Amino acid sequence: MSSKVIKNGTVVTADLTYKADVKIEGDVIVEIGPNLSGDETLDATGCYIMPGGIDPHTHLEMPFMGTYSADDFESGTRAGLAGGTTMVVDFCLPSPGQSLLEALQMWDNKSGKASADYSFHMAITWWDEQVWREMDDVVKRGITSFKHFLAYKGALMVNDDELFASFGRCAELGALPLVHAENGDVVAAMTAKLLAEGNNGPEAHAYSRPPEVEGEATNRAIMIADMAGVPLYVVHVSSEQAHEAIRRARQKGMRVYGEPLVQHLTLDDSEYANPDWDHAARRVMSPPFRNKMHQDSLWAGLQSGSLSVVATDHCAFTTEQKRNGIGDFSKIPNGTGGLEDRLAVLWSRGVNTGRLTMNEFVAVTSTNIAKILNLYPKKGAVLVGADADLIVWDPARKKTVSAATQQSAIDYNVFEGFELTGLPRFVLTRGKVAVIENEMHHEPGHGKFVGREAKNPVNRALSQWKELVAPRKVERSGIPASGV
Ligand SMILES: NC(=O)NCCC(=O)O
Ligand SMILES: [Zn+2]
Ligand SMILES: [Zn+2]
Repeated sequence: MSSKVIKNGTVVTADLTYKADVKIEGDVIVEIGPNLSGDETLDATGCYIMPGGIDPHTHLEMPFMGTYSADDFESGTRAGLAGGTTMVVDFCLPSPGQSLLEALQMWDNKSGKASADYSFHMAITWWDEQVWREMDDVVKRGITSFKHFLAYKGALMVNDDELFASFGRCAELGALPLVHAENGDVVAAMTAKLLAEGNNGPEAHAYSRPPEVEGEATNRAIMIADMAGVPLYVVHVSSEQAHEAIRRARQKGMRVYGEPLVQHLTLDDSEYANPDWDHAARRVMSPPFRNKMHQDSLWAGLQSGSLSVVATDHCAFTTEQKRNGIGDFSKIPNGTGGLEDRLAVLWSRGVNTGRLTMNEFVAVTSTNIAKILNLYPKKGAVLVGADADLIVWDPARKKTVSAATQQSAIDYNVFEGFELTGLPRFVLTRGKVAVIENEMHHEPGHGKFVGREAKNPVNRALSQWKELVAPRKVERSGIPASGV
């Protein structure tokens, strides 16, 4: 088997920084140490060798709000690789009433053209005994996380009784529930009021979803997860209110993971005041962008560990698709891109500013995600035996973000004009060099589905504790006769 050696670089992992060469044979890392040699050499002089990015939250070719997100598994994974993301975890989204297994078949069909590895979360968009039963089959197929929407009333939203039942089922199966935490009832009422008052522009999308809507739903989901005895992963945490609920829960020992997006960390709500309708509509997503106070809170969460990972929620729509909402902001397809730029934007705004260390950067873009989703150390690690999903990161390489040069299929970029320092020199997906600076050498179909085991250590510990403190009937003798 031919080998490759990445030479002269510095290995940066979630906990260590050290000089070493990394040798790869086939799909995996076979040796790490000084003076290694192999059939092919990749020069990493001046660079950091890091685990490839994992984006735990993407929506590729997803049917949503009357259309399909524009990046599919081909363009989406290509965009990811260009920026150093070597794995995505996408959402399989059954339409309400649809069998989970049937939806999974549809997602399997779409993902064949992926150039990088991928896994799936399953969304619970409706509830009955069939869903309860099929969740077990889904787990047996290696999909061990289930997403619940508390928003999108009348479409994807589930109620509290359904949430509690599904969380309980996750606990039984050793699976991880995820939650989109916004109070869908309140959003629907505020949306109707804003529209009735003539507030129909994209800026009203943000008014319809204030931080309180997110704080309430986050707290509710956390409490319900605690009662069900499962850990909880809160997607796209955008506000101090949601972060506060997560922080408080974690201080009490609850296993709650918060996922801010790179967009919420670096773009704020002034975008919605732009006089250009297209500019504002392109940035409509849920939750919406917030002000600087919320951004500071999210950065602080990553620094202190109360927030665990950084994702993109990549759900890209073209300008044409966004224009479905002219005259009614509630019809603008919700979602933004970010997959291609997540690492470089987070590095430039996080590591280059001193907000994050390099090791924290690796933790929140890769290793923590792999651990929470039970992919570690196959993914998220620079270790012998791990998949050779690697980035050779050049901290001196620069670019200005521009839609004109991006891989993503859409016609704009929400980070347009960002000056970035720190970009990949090489990106490897299971040992294959897919990117050399601006050149793409990816191969559609190279990406493989990565199944995940249920019952990770946190699930096991929680079930053990729940069993220990389960309600038990007190057996009594000599009970007085009733009515005496
Ligand atoms: N976030 C968003 O606006 N669109 C994607 C779907 C979702 O995650 O809610
Ligand atoms: Zn969501
Ligand atoms: Zn999403």
